[in-house]
Amino acid sequence: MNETPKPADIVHAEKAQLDFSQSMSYSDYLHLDAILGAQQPLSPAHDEMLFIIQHQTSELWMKLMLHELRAAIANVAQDELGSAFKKLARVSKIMEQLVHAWDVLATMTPPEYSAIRPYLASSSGFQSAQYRCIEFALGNKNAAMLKPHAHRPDLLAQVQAAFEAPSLYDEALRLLARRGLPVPASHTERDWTQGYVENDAVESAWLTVYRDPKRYWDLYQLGEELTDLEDAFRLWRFRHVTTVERVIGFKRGTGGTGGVSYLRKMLDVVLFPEIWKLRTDL
Ligand code: HEM
Ligand SMILES: N[C@@H](CC(=O)c1ccccc1NC=O)C(=O)O
Repeated sequence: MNETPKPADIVHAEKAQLDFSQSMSYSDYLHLDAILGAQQPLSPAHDEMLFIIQHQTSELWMKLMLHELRAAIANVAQDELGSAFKKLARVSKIMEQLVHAWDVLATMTPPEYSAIRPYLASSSGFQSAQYRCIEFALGNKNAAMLKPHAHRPDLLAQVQAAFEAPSLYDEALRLLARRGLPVPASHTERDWTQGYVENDAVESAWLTVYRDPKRYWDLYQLGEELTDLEDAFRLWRFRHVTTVERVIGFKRGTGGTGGVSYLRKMLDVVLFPEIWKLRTDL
């Protein structure tokens, strides 16, 4: 009669390696001691672990997003669109992952958060250097946002580099120009630290692409990848403001802003304006 093997027998039969005293293990490779040792609640509140892990995992996903985004920008600058598309699709999926992550945080009620909030003092997501690099890489430039990093020269240098570099959209427009589409010089050579200014000629260039997708297939695909990305980013901003309203209402933020009123203003940011406008004019 066949007896179901015990779990211990399966492990032995499979000859799984069980001794890691002389070789690299899972935890060694992933530096889990550093990662799993980095949750250090300041309050006695049960829910602070959720709050910390929610933010730490978000920062890890943002790290990957930036890694992909920087490489995608370089790909677009070098006319390597196939490689750029692969990375941009991944960035959009990460953003969607972060959109769904709000569901976990939204299980925290106002009294649960009130028990943690005094311990946060003046810290706020507003001071996230990686988040600011992402906003800058996507073209939402604002010099004032460098200031919270002045006390950390290492972080400031990273945020400053993203501030001074052309954004993903800037590189997309330079690509359109290289393909012979009439993008004005004001949009292909400019002071990249300045916020993006919407332009009719740029919209016309995108309209040319969208009116003849077969001829401009890769530029058309780029336009749609940019749309996916901004769409996902808008959802993230929306879930943030809604989660904040359900947890702290209209209290001022620990970062010093009006809170929900500030986050609502950020909902009006349009990263790739002509890509949206062309849909009306097509
Ligand atoms: C209960 C949870 C949360 C509350 C109450 C909250 C509240 C706020 C508030 C009020 C602001 C405005 C700045 C300020 O004055 O503090 C802000 C900004 C910000 N928060 Fe949150 N937040 C929460 C969760 C998160 C999470 C999970 C993330 C993910 C990393 C995050 C990332 C950010 C970022 C990046 C900003 C700056 C946004 C910008 O400048 O456009 N927040 N948050
Ligand atoms: N700005 C939040 C505090 C906050 O959410 C926060 C504080 C420390 C680390 C991350 C945070 N998350 C996002 O802003 C508040 O006003 O309650």
